[in-house]
Amino acid sequence: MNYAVDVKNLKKSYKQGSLTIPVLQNIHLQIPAKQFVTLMGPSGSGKSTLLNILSAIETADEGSVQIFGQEMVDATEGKLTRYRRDQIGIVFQFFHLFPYLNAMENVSIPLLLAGKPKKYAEQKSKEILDIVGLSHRWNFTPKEMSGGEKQRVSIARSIVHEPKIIFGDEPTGNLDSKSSEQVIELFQKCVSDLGITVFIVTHNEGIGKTGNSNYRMLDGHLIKK
Ligand SMILES: Nc1ncnc2c1ncn2[C@@H]1O[C@H](COP(=O)(O)OP(=O)(O)OP(=O)(O)O)[C@@H](O)[C@H]1O
Repeated sequence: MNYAVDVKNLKKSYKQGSLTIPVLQNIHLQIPAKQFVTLMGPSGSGKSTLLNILSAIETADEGSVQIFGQEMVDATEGKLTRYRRDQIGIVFQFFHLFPYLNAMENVSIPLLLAGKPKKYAEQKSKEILDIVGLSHRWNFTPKEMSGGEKQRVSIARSIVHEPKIIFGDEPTGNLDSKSSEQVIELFQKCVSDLGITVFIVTHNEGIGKTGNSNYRMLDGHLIKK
């Protein structure tokens, strides 16, 4: 089977002075394409570290990390840059939108960074804002939007360049229950309508039970629930 994510024997530790602190211990993870998968676990158990390695923000110490068949461990910086730019979308807890840009301009950014013409980027951004249910807010800046709307703009920004996979680090952590529900529904739509694989870290027990499969991290060990 070709997996979206295929991780084998992944190990990661951090050095603190003379101490080596193991954070990820022999992780195995296989996520089929076009699935919605959740990861829970106590604070400090290693969830963000795993997500950061999958999104090529951090590097593994040992093991194999294949995303859609491409090996990330020991990949060249050029390959990792193309991977981050073209293949993945990332959604954070605190949105990370540019405060002085409106929704359409925020969503356009990945396309402009990839060298697409401004007119194309703006038209495509408006199409994606329509998909996330915010076409009527295209010219609103972040301070004029609710938390849920801001997160839907950041999801629009994460999918505008048509990535194969979205990684979310507590994407509902800063939202009320109704907005959280809308965000999860939107991720499910990304999977069913757009064929994107979605992998999110959550502290919400209810969300941690949704999707195709659910994992738990405990002291750097990954367990399938
Ligand atoms: N850059 C770093 N240098 C040193 N230690 C780090 C670094 N990043 C993370 N750690 C440590 O690795 C461990 C796991 O951190 P990580 O952020 O992955 O946990 P988490 O499960 O995502 O926690 P939370 O739910 O609080 O976000 C923690 O003990 C943390 O202090």
